[in-house]
Amino acid sequence: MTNTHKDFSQVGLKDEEEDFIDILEDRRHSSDLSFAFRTFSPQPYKVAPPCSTAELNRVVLESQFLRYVTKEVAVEMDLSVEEVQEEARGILGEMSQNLQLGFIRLMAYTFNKVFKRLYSSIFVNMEGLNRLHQATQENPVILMPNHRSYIDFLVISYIMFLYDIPIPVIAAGIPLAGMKIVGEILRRSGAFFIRRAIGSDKLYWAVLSEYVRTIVRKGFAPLEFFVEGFRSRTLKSVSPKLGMMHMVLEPFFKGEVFDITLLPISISYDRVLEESLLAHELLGVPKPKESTMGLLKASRVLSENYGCMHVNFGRPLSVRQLCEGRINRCQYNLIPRDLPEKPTAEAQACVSWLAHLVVRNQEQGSQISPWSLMCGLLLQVPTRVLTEEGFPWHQLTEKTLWLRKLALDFGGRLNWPDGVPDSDVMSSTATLHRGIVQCKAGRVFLVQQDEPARTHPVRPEEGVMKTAAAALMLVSYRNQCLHVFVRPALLATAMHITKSTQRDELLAFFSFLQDVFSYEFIFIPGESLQDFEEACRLLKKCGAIHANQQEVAAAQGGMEVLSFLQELLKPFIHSYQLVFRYLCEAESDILTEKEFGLAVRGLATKLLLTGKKCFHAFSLNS
Ligand SMILES: CCCCCCCCCCCCCCCC(=O)SCCNC(=O)CCNC(=O)[C@H](O)C(C)(C)COP(=O)(O)OP(=O)(O)OC[C@H]1O[C@@H](n2cnc3c(N)ncnc32)[C@H](O)[C@@H]1OP(=O)(O)O
Ligand SMILES: O=C(CO)COP(=O)(O)O
Repeated sequence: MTNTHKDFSQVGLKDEEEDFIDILEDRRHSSDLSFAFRTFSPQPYKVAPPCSTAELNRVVLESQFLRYVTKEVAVEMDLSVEEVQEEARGILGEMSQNLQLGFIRLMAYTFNKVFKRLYSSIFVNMEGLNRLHQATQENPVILMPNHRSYIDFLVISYIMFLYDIPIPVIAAGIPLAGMKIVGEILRRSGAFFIRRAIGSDKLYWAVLSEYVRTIVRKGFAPLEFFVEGFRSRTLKSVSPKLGMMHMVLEPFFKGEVFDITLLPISISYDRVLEESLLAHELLGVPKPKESTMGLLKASRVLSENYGCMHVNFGRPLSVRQLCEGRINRCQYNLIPRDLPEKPTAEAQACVSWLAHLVVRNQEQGSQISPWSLMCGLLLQVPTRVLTEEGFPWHQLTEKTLWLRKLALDFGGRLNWPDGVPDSDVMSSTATLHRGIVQCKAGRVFLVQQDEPARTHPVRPEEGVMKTAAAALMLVSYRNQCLHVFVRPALLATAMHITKSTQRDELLAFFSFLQDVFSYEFIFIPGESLQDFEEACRLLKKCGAIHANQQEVAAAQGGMEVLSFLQELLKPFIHSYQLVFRYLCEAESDILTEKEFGLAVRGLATKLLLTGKKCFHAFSLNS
């Protein structure tokens, strides 16, 4: 764990393709019970002994930091110190995990059965696991997966159990704690529960941050959290949340631990379990409340096939190496470590940079399915053709193979099975997604979706909404491959709009587009020039442009690539224009984020009903 870190931070993340193995293969030939009762003997973290739940909670409550904040809150709220301490104890009781191996075994038994039913394969990169194995013994490890499905945290703990790696404790949204029986099972399987919007609750922030820091300092188990903060409804990466990231890094900033290892994990699904629910949420159907009853009702998903899943454990990132030259840790020596303090601008920038770097690593480690490429192409076909006439299958095949080559040229990791004829890959992909597209007489049609659970009488606009749901699923699956194309697409758009061939002018416009779309796509702060250079390199590599130190120009024969890329970005530009138009015309100058989201969705629905196909506007991150 030395040189690899340095290289990784500098070159921005690329590593060699690694081999994946299907971990379900052996599980299918052995009993669920023997799996659940297998010997579990992870190598412990070499610096510190294991730590019980009671001990962890005691250390948090007795910390100098919490004592100090408790006194402050008591004065501010005109309460006694004992009363505030009691409240802090209550918060910790609501929050704390109670990991027990017996419950992990119970979950192992259950999910061994569930996974074998849902998935044909779960592919894992063993080299990544070996690196993680090593890392857990050396430094506190933070597992940072992307978040697309409830399956994410289940599969990671399952893999840890299977390969004798310490089971992580996981930050979970508080609604999961409220599920009868299940909430407690999750707590005993390692979940610690955090409130969603903490706002200005000083005592809550203090308990949570001390709890997280103590887990990191003690390092007895990996800490897992979803830096995106929720399941991405659009299947596109979400801008990282910084609260927990900051808490996790603080012990390093303050010199309380020598180093911390961040481990990006990319989980890619052929078919996402919640695909239809997520599309309907984008259209404004409220998310069903997390409940045990809801979970039991959802068990019908077990009868369907969700294809394969890839879990790619990325390269461990050494915070110590990455922060070199970015943060002056001496400043932390000037104030007592146990006193609360506002993070400096330098620390905030460093936290944000690291969080973006991790999400970018997650993107680069994700596997792109043939379906994602097909969706990218189908979305460039007018919706009317897809719903009424159908799009010729042979043309879709031809174009998908063309796009596969482009994605590979751009460095994407493709999950395209070897040794299977391309036509078979395409048709089995379409079969897996027959809830979204159907092939009839050599043409592909968009299927019209039913709402997952109808709770109201049939509305006149339902037909339009059904098509929109299917189209939104195409959009979401297309989004899974966007990170591969987005930089070249920004450059293609800059070339098209500015009509310039001057490198400086193109760079300026490229940077402007990056600013506009900074919540839509993941760009590492301060790396605009590197992104531009990368876009030039990739477009040059595939023969779409000529570029030298002064000029960038379209190459003869480059138009097919350039116009595909422009078309890819167009729906985002149109959707943003729609939003800007709304803002210009809005009666109120001040809108909350929620009001704004509702208003834009309302406007997009109105446009949909008048026949304008603006379903992309439902699928914005921001
Ligand atoms: C074998 C098989 C086994 C199977 C075994 C199964 C295992 C089964 C386990 C289940 C496990 C489930 C797992 C579910 C998965 C999720 O539930 S994902 C959702 C939960 N996780 C997360 O959200 C993590 C990421 N989120 C964050 O980091 C967020 O920042 C937080 C910490 C939640 C806070 O969110 P927030 O309140 O929205 O706050 P945020 O926007 O970050 O900041 C708000 C303000 O507070 C300020 N602030 C930040 N930090 C502080 C601070 N320390 N003090 C004071 N103010 C602060 C900020 O500066 C900001 O100020 P402004 O800039 O607005 O002025
Ligand atoms: O993240 C969650 C648990 O996985 C729950 O929150 P969301 O439903 O907003 O994703």
